[in-house]
Amino acid sequence: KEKVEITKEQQALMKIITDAYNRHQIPQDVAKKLLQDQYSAEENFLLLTEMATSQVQVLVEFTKNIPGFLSLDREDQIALLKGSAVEAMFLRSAQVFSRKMPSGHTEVLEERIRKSGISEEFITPMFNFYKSIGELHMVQEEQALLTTVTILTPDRPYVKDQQAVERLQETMLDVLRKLCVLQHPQEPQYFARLLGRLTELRTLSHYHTEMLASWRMNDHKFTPLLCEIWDV
Ligand SMILES: O=C(NC1CCCCC1)[C@H](C1CCCCC1)n1c(-c2ccc(-c3ccccc3)s2)nc2ccccc21
Repeated sequence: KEKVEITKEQQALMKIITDAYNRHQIPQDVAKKLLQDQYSAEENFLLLTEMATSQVQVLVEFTKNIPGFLSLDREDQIALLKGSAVEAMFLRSAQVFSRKMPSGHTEVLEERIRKSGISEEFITPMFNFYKSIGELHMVQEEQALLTTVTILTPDRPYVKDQQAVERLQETMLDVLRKLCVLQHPQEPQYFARLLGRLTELRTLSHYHTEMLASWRMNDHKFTPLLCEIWDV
């Protein structure tokens, strides 16, 4: 049984990324807002576009703290951000949904999201994903590294130097793998389960344009930034 050990450098890397991840949270807590009131489909759509717009802005700030990211080709940095923004949003939504809340709050939040305006067909896969993320009980370091691994996906559209991105992603995957072994010693397959969620995340994110187009209201308005990110 090989002794898994996180090196000093990997420890430092994990701290930089986790601190940045915790620092770059969107200011306003959307779950609290949703728990306070029942909104119309129009109000919910506006809330989503506001949350998503500020989420993209904090994602850009977060990536600046990923060691090596700013050394990548500048156009590749943009391609990685554009290619991972929707996945990062669903991942963050899943983490918001899975947070420990006073009893009964998660059920209310689920109900509010079910009735928010999203069309029925997407609700089940979305909550299946949220619950599968919740079951992992990730520590914050794992959440930060999983988001980083998602951003550093080499095969995003228009990435030119895939090898450079692959090298960075490998570095992060190595730390994440060791962390999983140390955090979940009884579950040797935990790391594999974690990566399996990224496949589910990519599938869910494929639907995002239809999810927006089918939001139960007319005349969907988007910010310029979201037109860029959401291909709408
Ligand atoms: O505000 C939100 N998410 C923030 C995004 C930025 C990061 C923080 C979370 C929305 C709200 C849903 C209800 C109506 C208002 C918006 N939300 C979702 C999404 C469902 C569908 C989503 C989507 C994304 C892209 C394209 C098409 C559809 S996001 N899941 C949540 C789980 C828990 C708390 C909020 C959650």
